[in-house]
Amino acid sequence: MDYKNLDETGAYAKLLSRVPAGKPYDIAPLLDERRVASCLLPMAGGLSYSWAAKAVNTPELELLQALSDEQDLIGKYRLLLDGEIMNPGEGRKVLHHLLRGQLGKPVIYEGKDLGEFYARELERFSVFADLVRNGKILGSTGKSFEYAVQIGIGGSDLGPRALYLALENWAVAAGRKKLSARFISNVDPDDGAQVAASVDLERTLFILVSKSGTTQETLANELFIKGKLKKAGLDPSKHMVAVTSETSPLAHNPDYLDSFYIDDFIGGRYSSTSAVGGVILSLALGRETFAELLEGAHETDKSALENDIMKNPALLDALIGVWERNFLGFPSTAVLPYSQALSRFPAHLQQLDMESNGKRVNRRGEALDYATGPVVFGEPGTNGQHSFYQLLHQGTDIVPLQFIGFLESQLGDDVEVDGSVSQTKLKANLAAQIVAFAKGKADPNGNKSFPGGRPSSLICGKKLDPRALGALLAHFENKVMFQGFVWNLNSFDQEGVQLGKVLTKQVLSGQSGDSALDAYSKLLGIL
Ligand SMILES: O=P(O)(O)OC[C@H]1O[C@](O)(CO)[C@@H](O)[C@@H]1O
Repeated sequence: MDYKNLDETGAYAKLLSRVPAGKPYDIAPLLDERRVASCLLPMAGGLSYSWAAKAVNTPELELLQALSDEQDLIGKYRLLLDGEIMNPGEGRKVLHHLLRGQLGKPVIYEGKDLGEFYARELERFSVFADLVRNGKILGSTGKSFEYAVQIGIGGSDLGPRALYLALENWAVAAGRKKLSARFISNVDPDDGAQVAASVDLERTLFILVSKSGTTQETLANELFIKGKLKKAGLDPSKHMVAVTSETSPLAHNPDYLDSFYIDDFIGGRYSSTSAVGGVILSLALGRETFAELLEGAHETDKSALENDIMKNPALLDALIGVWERNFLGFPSTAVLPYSQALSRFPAHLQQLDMESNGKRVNRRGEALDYATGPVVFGEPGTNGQHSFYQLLHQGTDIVPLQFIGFLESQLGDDVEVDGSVSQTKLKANLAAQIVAFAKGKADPNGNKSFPGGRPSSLICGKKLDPRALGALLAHFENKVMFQGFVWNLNSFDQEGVQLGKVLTKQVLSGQSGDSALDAYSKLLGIL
């Protein structure tokens, strides 16, 4: 396989020549009824992807297709599916797609079929979840479990938390919610203390999640919670399961009620569809809920194999993102779900994108001369409208926007005020924002004028259900993967998190050897 930097491709110079000189790409004249109807791609899970309000047109799209072909993005995706080493920094395969179904060759590692291994673990934790939900597995005082609390951080927290919140109401409406989930992530002791105080420990099952089994925050929180369980007269080994990799120090420990496994080929931020997300979702919302989520993700993974960018929403989204980042020069992007259930989804995408593509060297470690992953942030609408949208509408930076919306609410519990129900108001706000951002509004008073030309995409569906959520999750995973391929990055390691960890250890050992570190330690009352 040929791995080229973006600026070594033939399409790169041609795309540069498409950038309007000295003025923004004006999208206002583009956006009409015909364009909204035609710039729409069906996605898996009953979703669709609208790119009508993007600053891109046929000539750029043809060049983006050429870029995709030249970088062989689909070929690289196929290699990944077939179990090639796609994380060269750590010499690892990248197998999160295999968690939701087989699309490539069987992946055999050290004599083990990894597809079978993941399926076996899925079945094991699904059965476990059934037994807990049916009251067949009880706590140490013989009471059934009502709470599931995940202890983990980063990928062992953000994705699972975002998915749980996204489906909690849906599962209530579907009669599938049995346990309430909580999450402890921060090493800030107030996090663990607050969560512990909000549950009935006798009826709580803790899920300790750490792929590496060495993460400082998670291990500290484990001991914190075990101390609380013991103090309450409970046996921690009957109140805690582990999710980790088989090679981690946490593996095969009889002190846990049970243990479920992933391996080094499932990256933390890509682990939501493994036991990392599956155990808590299956416990709280039922195994069928998690199975439907996996189906939505698998369907998306399949659609991402299509070469034609006009038939592959994740690929198109990725390439438009590259056009915006490298050619139009936009440094950030906002994820704006018009769905309160997706309140933590932007935080998950932040890790997914920024930990994957926040890199300044290529996969061979050579410095790059072009921009890579954007800064990602976001909040649900309409809340964000009353917060940072001011800058988005009238600030000096153009921030491409990724809207998400649904026709129906999850609970269907609504109120009519001034002639419309709240769900309709929510959607009206969404439609209004897309057009306001794209077209703006001229006004002789500069303070009141809106420049427009602020591009956005929209992913929409009927209702946020497990299948739609799985499709949404996998869409962004695949988008980030394709962008990493375009930029010639290794999207699957995260060396940038290491230095801080090393210095923290030095501070805690009292041997920093650095006067600035000592000074800050004194300021913070450590020394
Ligand atoms: O699951 P673990 O091994 O505890 O890691 C948690 C998180 O820490 C990181 O390694 C970053 O520090 C993330 O990539 C990962 O998701």
